[in-house]
Amino acid sequence: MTTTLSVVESAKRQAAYRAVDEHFPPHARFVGIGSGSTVVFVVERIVQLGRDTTDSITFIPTGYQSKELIINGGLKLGSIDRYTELDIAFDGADEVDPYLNCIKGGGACLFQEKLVAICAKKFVVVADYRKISPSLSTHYTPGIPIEVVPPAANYILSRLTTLGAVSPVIRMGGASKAGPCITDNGNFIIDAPFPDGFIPSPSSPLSHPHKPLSPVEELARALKGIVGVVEHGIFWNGDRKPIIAYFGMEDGRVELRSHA
Ligand SMILES: O=C(CO)[C@H](O)[C@H](O)COP(=O)(O)O
Repeated sequence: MTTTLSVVESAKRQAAYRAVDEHFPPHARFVGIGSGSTVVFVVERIVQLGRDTTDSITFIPTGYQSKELIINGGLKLGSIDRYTELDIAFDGADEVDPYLNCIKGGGACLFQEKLVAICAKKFVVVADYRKISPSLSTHYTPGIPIEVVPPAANYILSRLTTLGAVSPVIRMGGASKAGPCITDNGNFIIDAPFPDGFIPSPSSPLSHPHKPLSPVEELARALKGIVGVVEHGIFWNGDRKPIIAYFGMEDGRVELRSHA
């Protein structure tokens, strides 16, 4: 049976296939698999590599969805609490700025996604053209996802407002869940819009004491400093941003952005 993919789905697939084709390590032992709809095509491509390639590899998920993808693809499942040195991790993104700072967490998996990304030697992002952004937090309108310990949620909402967030909210679980969305770690997600965005500039080398912080860096550090914040969805130089991002475009091309 043939299926016709929409332009967006086809863009996701193009990006994912090319990223796997160009970055899947020939002798990989541990590979991180992110979350979301684009990563589905990453796993599809990895499965196509064949069992001769994949049987010797352990795949590390970033949450329930990617665990199911790995199992359903017939791949060997591992866990980040057991294996912390990965050859590579592939993941999607909600927004990517020109310096490859990303917003992630639209699927509420940001904590485990960040953990897997920082444990990987290489972190590769796959996305469609809608994720390309001149300034973080301007394209992905729900705002920056932040995983929080539930009893601290109201305190954190008020702290976010003082940091400039406009009407941050606790994410709800949707039609089939009364009340908040609960993460794979038993926490809440707060979505914090900063609609003016963050003028991109290269993050300062972390060892450089005199260079002023970039706006992205400043916010990332401030969020991390709030009691009750488990992790935020800004992936930047201070924890992990991708070495390269693959964007499937509307016209079928794939655009690459990598670190300068
Ligand atoms: O961060 C994520 C989940 O927490 C996803 O990677 C992000 O939301 C992108 O998803 P998609 O590939 O469906 O656009």
